[in-house]
Amino acid sequence: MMACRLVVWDEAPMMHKHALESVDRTLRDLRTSDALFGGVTVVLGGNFRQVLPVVRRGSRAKIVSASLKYSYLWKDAKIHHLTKNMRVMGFEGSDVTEQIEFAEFLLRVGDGKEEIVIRHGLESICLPENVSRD
Ligand SMILES: Nc1ncnc2c1ncn2[C@@H]1O[C@H](COP(=O)(O)OP(=O)(O)OP(=O)(O)O)[C@@H](O)[C@H]1O
Repeated sequence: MMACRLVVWDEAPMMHKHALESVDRTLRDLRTSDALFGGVTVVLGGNFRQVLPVVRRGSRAKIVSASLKYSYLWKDAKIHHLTKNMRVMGFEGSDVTEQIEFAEFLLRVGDGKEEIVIRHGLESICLPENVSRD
């Protein structure tokens, strides 16, 4: 870790902020440096629309406060957005439209824009017809 210059951490939004903070403190300690991560460049990858940290019996507030965005490290993060959906670009022919529609559906779900219906007392989202099964 003392010789390391770059850390790449995928699926970062699903980890507890304390995990990243402990790496920050460990690197500062090992490298005797007050710089962020002891001066090591850290690249975090992931999508906050996906899974957030698992907090046992955690309320919504506890889960949100465990998120990276609530870490003291977040204010120093430089955010870069990936804007091209490469997964969709790999499809050809009639599959393309279906895949684009599904990708747009996932974005609406992630952004909280897809309509929520109450079923059996639970908040639910209707899957598009081509992905739902009886
Ligand atoms: N630069 C690229 N050129 C062509 N295809 C790519 C490129 N980058 C990724 N892909 C393809 O896009 C698909 C998705 O890539 P990948 O799994 O890395 O995305 P991801 O954003 O990490 O997904 P997840 O949300 O599951 O973490 C894969 O099929 C991969 O081969």
